[in-house]
Amino acid sequence: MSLLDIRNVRHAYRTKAGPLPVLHGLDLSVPEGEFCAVVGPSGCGKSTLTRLVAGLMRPDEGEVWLHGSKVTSPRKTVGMAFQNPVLLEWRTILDNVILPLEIVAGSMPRRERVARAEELLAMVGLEGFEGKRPSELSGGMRQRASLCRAIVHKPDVLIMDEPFGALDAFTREDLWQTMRSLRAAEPFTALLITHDLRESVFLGDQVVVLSGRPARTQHVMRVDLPADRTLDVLYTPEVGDMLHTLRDEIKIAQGRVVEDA
Ligand SMILES: Nc1ncnc2c1ncn2[C@@H]1O[C@H](COP(=O)(O)OP(=O)(O)OP(=O)(O)O)[C@@H](O)[C@H]1O
Repeated sequence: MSLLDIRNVRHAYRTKAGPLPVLHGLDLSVPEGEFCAVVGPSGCGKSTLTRLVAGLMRPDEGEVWLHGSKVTSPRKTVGMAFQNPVLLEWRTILDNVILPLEIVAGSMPRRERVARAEELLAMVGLEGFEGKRPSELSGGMRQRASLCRAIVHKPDVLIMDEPFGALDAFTREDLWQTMRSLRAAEPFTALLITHDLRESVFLGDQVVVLSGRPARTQHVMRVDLPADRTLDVLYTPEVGDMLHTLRDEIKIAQGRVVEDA
């Protein structure tokens, strides 16, 4: 069994206008230590998928398994990062990163929590900024701090919903590289929701394409590129072909291409 297993999940939201089917036959499997990127058309149900994995909602049908147990309620052992880093302004950067440890590792001495947070902040290039307030940092730096906070307690899985979506292109590419070096230093299992196909290939071990709503797993692509890849890999013919395939899959997902009968 993989670390994260989603089996034939179906879900519909109850709305005033009647049920709105959002997921219909979603399957996804992420082995321990792997990075899974999920792409799909706007509004297809990607954020709903993150809520299911975090245990914030239960599917109508199907199962979500995390680390050998069925997810039926909110999990503390999940790390989350969103487009908006939501750091607490009244806490320093260091104390923001420490926050999950206060919740899940209450008995850990403060000096150990500080050491752990400092180690992560140094890994993402934020050494010297530990005592700053969130508003004193740039958007990219805030997102780096938010990634540290999401993994400080060594969660079973790191769930990210468009974490780089609000950043400019250069900062975004910097963060992709930070993400890869963070993973090399401290392996974790991750589920990334993104609209950016290059990002999905650069960061992913697999890219899952969801169909239009109600979303099902339409295509799974393995990304067999070197673990120590640099941004240059995005300009190779191999990655060009992968991006081509993904673009075609997204077109199908958007329903723009009618497949031959
Ligand atoms: N709590 C809710 N109640 C009713 N409908 C909802 C609820 N949450 C989401 N939806 C609807 O379900 C559909 C899927 O939403 P979701 O946010 O999962 O999609 P998404 O793929 O993440 O979207 P985007 O790509 O735009 O971020 C959308 O049509 C949305 O309006």
